Amino acid sequence: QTEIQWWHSMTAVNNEWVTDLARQFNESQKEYKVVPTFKGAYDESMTAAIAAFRSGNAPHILQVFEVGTATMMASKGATVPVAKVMQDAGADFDPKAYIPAVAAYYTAPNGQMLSFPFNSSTTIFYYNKDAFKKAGLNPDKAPATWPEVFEAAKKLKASGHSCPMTLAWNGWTQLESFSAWHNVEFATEKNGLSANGHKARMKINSPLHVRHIDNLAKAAKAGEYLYKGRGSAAQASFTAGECAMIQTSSGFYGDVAKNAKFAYGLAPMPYYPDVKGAPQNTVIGGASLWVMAGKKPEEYKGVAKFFEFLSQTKVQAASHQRTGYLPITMGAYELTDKSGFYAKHPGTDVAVNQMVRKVTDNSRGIRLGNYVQIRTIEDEEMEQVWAGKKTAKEALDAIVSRGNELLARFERSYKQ
Ligand SMILES: O=P(O)(O)OC[C@H](O)CO
Repeated sequence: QTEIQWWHSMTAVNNEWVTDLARQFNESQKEYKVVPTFKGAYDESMTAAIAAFRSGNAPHILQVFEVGTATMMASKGATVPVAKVMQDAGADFDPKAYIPAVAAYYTAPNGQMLSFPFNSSTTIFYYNKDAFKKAGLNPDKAPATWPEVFEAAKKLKASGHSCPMTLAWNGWTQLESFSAWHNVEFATEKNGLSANGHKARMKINSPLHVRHIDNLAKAAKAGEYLYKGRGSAAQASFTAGECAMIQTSSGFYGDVAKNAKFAYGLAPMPYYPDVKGAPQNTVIGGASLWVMAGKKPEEYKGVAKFFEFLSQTKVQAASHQRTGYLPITMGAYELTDKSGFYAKHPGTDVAVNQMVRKVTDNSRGIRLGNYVQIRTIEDEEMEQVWAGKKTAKEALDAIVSRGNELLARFERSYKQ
């Protein structure tokens, strides 16, 4: 039996999900065995894999968050394009089956799909209906705009709720998705997606960005927004019932469905109603699967077989329903719809509806070099704002100048 190592970053219910996928594949045939291993959070597993690649111990498959995509694309020689892996193995694989926003994100300017779309997500809004009821808010109507969110937070606070609102993945939900949703530029060169994407520079200190981060700073000061840490850290405070509203990944749904001991609602991201063109669409997050270089032909065949298994519409539909990650193909969406899943679980189609809209250059997606490090800068600077040590404008200006230094470094080292 040929072993295929798969490094990933899935925890809790999503960890059970990837373990099940590997088990189902292993039981479906005898030649290959996929071995999933949790290697820490997304940024940690990526760093671990780069180090392992240098010492010749990389896994065959690496799950990389969207943030690392431009860096992986530029690491020619460290990875094998998924299109090539599938073609060499004569595998049944149609990149066109994928939702365009998903496929385009993982495709090189020359049209070759570089990584395998796996757990694509987008940002959505979750709220605790029981807490809303207690605060005299309509539990069946989520706040649709930012002014309504701040108003709801005030009422929750007045009703004695200790944490009206929290936010996970601050850079992703409040800067990246926020920009696309309001159809404002996040970075030049079509947010890094143009053929000259390596020349992109950040633009997130616009008046709208400043106004929004300033509003959040005021809510933080009033105890209406509580910062709960980087990445997905804030999510646990929602499922525990501590925080009544959260903005985070659609891939948090499986956790909420299993662990929330209260009535909850899923709703679209809020927007500023005075911004022309809002709401636009949200961008993809989550991760894709990269195939690492330097492995044996037989092993690549196994990788292709596993990806063929994952490409089945029924497998994709089941994954989407279980986790809340997007149905990455139209087929998986249609199968889910036909099964009555969306009707039975209201709100589970919010993520899809936010994504399948006509995109603009501001909303197609965000793909920047050295972005793993830039996300950390965003966290550092916004933490200064939540702590009252910097104004929104100072922090956003600092993100732009510090981020642009890293983007300039990426541009200098970039090889076509
Ligand atoms: O929680 P995930 O897997 O949807 O990932 C969230 C963000 O996209 C990570 O950058």
